[in-house]
Amino acid sequence: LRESWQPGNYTNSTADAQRFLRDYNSTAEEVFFFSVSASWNYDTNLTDYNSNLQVSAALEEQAFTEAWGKKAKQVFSNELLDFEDKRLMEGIMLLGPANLPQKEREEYNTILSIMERIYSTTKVHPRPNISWSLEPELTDIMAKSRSYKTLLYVWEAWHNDSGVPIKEYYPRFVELSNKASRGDGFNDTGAEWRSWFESQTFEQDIEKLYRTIEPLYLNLHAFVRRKLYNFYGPRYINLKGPIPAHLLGNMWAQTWNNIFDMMVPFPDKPNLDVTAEMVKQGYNATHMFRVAEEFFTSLDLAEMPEEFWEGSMLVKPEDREVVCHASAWDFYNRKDFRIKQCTTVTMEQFITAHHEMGHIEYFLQYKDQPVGFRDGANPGFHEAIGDLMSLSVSTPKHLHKINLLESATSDEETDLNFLLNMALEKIAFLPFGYLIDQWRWGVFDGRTTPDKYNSEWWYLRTKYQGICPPTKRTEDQFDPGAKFHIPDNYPYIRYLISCFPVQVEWSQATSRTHCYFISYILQFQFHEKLCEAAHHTGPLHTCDIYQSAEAGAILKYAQAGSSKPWPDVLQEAIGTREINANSLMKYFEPVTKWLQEQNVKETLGWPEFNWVPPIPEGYTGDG
Ligand SMILES: CC(=O)N[C@@H](CC(=O)O)C(=O)NC[C@H](CC1(C(=O)N[C@@H](Cc2ccc(O)cc2)C(=O)O)CCCC1)C(=O)O
Ligand SMILES: [Zn+2]
Repeated sequence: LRESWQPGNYTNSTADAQRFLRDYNSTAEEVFFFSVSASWNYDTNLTDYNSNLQVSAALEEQAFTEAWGKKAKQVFSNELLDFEDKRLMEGIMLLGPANLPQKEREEYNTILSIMERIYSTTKVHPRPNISWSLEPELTDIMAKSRSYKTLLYVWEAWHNDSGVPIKEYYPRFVELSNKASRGDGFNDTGAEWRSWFESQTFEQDIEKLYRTIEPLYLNLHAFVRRKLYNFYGPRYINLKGPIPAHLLGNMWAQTWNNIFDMMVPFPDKPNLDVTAEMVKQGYNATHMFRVAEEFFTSLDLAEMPEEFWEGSMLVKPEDREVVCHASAWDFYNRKDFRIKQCTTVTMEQFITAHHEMGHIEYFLQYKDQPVGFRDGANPGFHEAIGDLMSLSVSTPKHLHKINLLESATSDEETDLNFLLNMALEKIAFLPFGYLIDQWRWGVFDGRTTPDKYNSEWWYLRTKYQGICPPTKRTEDQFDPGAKFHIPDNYPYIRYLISCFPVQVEWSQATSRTHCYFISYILQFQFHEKLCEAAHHTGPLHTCDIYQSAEAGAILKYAQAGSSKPWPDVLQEAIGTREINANSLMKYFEPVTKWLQEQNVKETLGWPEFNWVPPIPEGYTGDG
């Protein structure tokens, strides 16, 4: 560790503890900036050279964490500190991978770098001189193709070519990750992730939330299955069985909005997918982000700093390999904030641009907090901001306001089209968000051993999502590895569990925690409150908070960062301490009823649990 980044000497006094925290904060800004910059350089140029620099920067950051964490544990007893300083000190005392001895630390960082690179550079070769990457080629085919065989080829090739090479690294990664977590007093890494959120009633809360929305999911699933049956026929769709995973418009069947055109309730109403209009109006990546920025500034939130436009990577470069998976970056120097996105001109990407910019807005709100508090009040909040905007941006009313939709007739049938489209995105996602870390928790706590990785994954995928693999999968493959967040060790818990940082044991998340599931619930609670502030009248799903500074004022809660328990922040922001699904159910109420009417004769669920589709005649698996 660089001399200038070493901790000095301190006594166990309140004054020295506060001096320690000030010194930590200014040093951490430099160390984190150095480490994030090395990650950025690697993610935007996947070379051996940049991988080595990224791994050594991660080692430097871990040496920093170790030196200051051990110093804190040696010198300070926390009763001297006020609530906020105690929270900061506890976060500093968590060493994470720095608990590992040097050799194993190097192995840990190297395995992560290799897994990320395998995933991000995997290409599929349908014919000798053609190579397709996940973004944009495979993503576009999964979204647009209606050929059973083409979809099967692309799905199988991606899952084999990206997942299988990662398989050999994952068991060792799990072993090292668990060892690091045990160093901080947790049984395993899954327990560490849950510890940030465990509240006395954590399991029940989540189960309750999920059971609340499950009937809506079952109705959506039955409706979609019937429509796919009408198109692909009884050979490939079993009306009492799970849906083949490659037919839902997304490589992981996690959101289904790309097959909306196969099931539009009222086809003669305006087409709500404005992709064609965006292309016609000459939209490009920068313009998409400028329009997104204008949405935030219309709420009296911050515009993007100049450094954002200078430093971001908004399109996929042609001359090098990059990590295309979209992400928003805080460089911890209170100046540099960037987005990396291989943007293409589609409505889905336009929504993602708002999602990523939502993270930047949050970074900007809390940039003057101590480093240890530069996080979402509850990590689900961080996700909710961006998705919250999409609830307004996606409305026909808003798309009309920004001249992407000819007419904004808000009649019942257009609204139902809109709500079904939103349900295909937001409701379809929930079981996926709910299962990813169930699988990972089983892996971390040893219940799911490497010889069962794939069968356990598909058991959960069928149990929660009601989907099945389109072709036989064995333990020779590793399908979880074909989903970004697994090789990237990106906790999905932001998509899954309520993030209840227990007041006393609150601790700085060593790696960004992600409660997308809860953000999906939370965003509807926020949306209802912001729409009230924006003096919206009428059904919730027609609300657009665009240009409402009063609505934007509620989002100022983000300034607190993670400096106080999220229930307090939630209370201040929207007047309740409880996360509940009522707003979500209210939002979708019209389409829930409509789906129930459509499904009168359908079987809800997939009682023929083990059904799988046949392989098409003449399918050889080589495109
Ligand atoms: C340095 C760093 O890592 N920064 C964090 C942000 C932070 O926490 O500081 C970050 O940028 N994370 C990337 C991640 C990207 C996306 C994602 O992975 N989404 C999930 C699930 C989902 C799907 C639909 C949806 O509407 C919301 C979520 C998936 O695609 O499976 C892909 C496009 C959308 C969000 C993100 O932005 O959450
Ligand atoms: Zn996000």
